[in-house]
Amino acid sequence: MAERREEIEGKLSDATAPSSLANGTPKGANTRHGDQDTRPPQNGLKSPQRFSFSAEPTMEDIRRLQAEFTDERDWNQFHQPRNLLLAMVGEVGEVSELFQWRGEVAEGLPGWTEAEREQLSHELSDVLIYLLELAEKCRVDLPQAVLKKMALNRLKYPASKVHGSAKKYTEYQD
Ligand SMILES: Nc1ccn([C@H]2C[C@H](O)[C@@H](COP(=O)(O)OP(=O)(O)OP(=O)(O)O)O2)c(=O)n1
Repeated sequence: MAERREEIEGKLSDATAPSSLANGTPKGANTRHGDQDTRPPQNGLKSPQRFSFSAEPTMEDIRRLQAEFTDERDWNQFHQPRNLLLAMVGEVGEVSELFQWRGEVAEGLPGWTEAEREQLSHELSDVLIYLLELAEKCRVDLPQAVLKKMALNRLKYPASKVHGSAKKYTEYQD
């Protein structure tokens, strides 16, 4: 598995920019929060209405706001990488609690109350806040790192090869 990973990472430098980014701007970034995306689904399925995020705040905006929040409270003494990791995992647990015992939940969360949706938005935000601060404290430039990792993912899982299959890349024979 390690050899396969090295082979893929070797090809990474050849990876082209993702098709959804032009001049570094995500497709649909100028749409308003909650706008429907009228692009045809890329997975061939009848897709439920697509959803897009607001363009702001950026990851860097959130990193900076959280750094200010932490500085103002003299909390950097507590916000070392391991503590941030544990805090993030705790918040992931809080997200999980909202889903537990419900069985499968469909996209768009039909049947969820407004209060439950609001709670979910809080818990997901907590996860993101701690994730971004963890990345900062570990000196990972997350916006760039995520682009690189997605390029790697495209190499590992060429659409032509894996379309419609959820097998792990190590299970494919070339
Ligand atoms: N030492 C801390 C405590 C809190 N926060 C910030 C980041 C999170 O976004 C949020 C977490 O706050 P809580 O620990 O109070 O957790 P919840 O908001 O999830 O509250 P509860 O556990 O009651 O659901 O506050 C932080 O940065 N550092």
